[in-house]
Amino acid sequence: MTETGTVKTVCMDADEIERSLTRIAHQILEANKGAGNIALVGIVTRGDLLAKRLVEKIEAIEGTKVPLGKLDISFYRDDFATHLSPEVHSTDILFDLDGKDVVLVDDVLYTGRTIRAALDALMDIGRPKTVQLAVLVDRGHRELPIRADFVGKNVPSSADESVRLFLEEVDGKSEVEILEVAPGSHVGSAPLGGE
Ligand SMILES: O=P(O)(O)OC[C@H]1O[C@H](OP(=O)(O)OP(=O)(O)O)[C@H](O)[C@@H]1O
Ligand SMILES: O=c1cc[nH]c(=O)[nH]1
Repeated sequence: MTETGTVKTVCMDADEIERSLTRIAHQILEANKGAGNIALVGIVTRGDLLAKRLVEKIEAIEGTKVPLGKLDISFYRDDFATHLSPEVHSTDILFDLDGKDVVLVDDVLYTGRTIRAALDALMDIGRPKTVQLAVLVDRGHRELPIRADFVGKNVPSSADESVRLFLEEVDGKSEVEILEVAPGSHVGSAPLGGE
C-alpha cells in the first residue's frame, strides 16, 4: 500500500539502518542468551527483508543457523472487509514454531494493529514459547496495548505524517523518510519495487 506525500525528513540513512540492525541483532542474542532457540519471522512487506538481514547478522555473530520465516497478515487484519489490497503475498514458515522464542520483525510500529494481526496469524500456525517484537522504527500513536522489545529508532510523528522505509534490494535506496500526507490517507511503506 502507498500514498503520495512530500518528503519532510530523512530520519534514518543507510548507515544508521545498518548500525541499528547490528545493535538489535546483539540485543536479541543477549535477551535470549544466544541463538539456540530463536526463530525470526518478518511481516511482509519489508519486515521480512529486515528479518533476513537480522538473521544474517546473528548467524555471523554466533555461527549458528537461525530459522527464518515470513508472515502475510492480510487475512488477519481487523479491517479485512474494507481493506482491499492489490498485492498478494504469502506466508512462508517452514519450521516448527512450537516451543521457539520467536522474534517478530516489522519496519514501522504505529497503531499496533499489524502486530495484533501477526500474533493471531502466528498462533494459528503454532505455539511459540515466547514472542518478542523487533521494529526498525517506533513512531508512537498506539491504539492497542502493544510494545516492541527491540527498537531501532523512536521517531515522534504526527497523524498527518507517514513514516516509510525504503530498502536497497527493492527500492534502490535504503532510508527511512517522514512524509507529509493528507489526513485519512494510507500510512505505510511503498509497494515493493516502486513508490
Ligand atoms: O502499527 P500499524 O498501524 O499496523 O502500522 C504499521 C504497519 O504499517 C505499515 O504496513 P502497511 O499496512 O503499509 O503494509 P506494507 O507492510 O505492505 O507496507 C508498516 O509496514 C507496518 O507493517
Ligand atoms: O489489522 C490491521 C492491520 C493494520 N491496520 C489496520 O487497521 N488493521
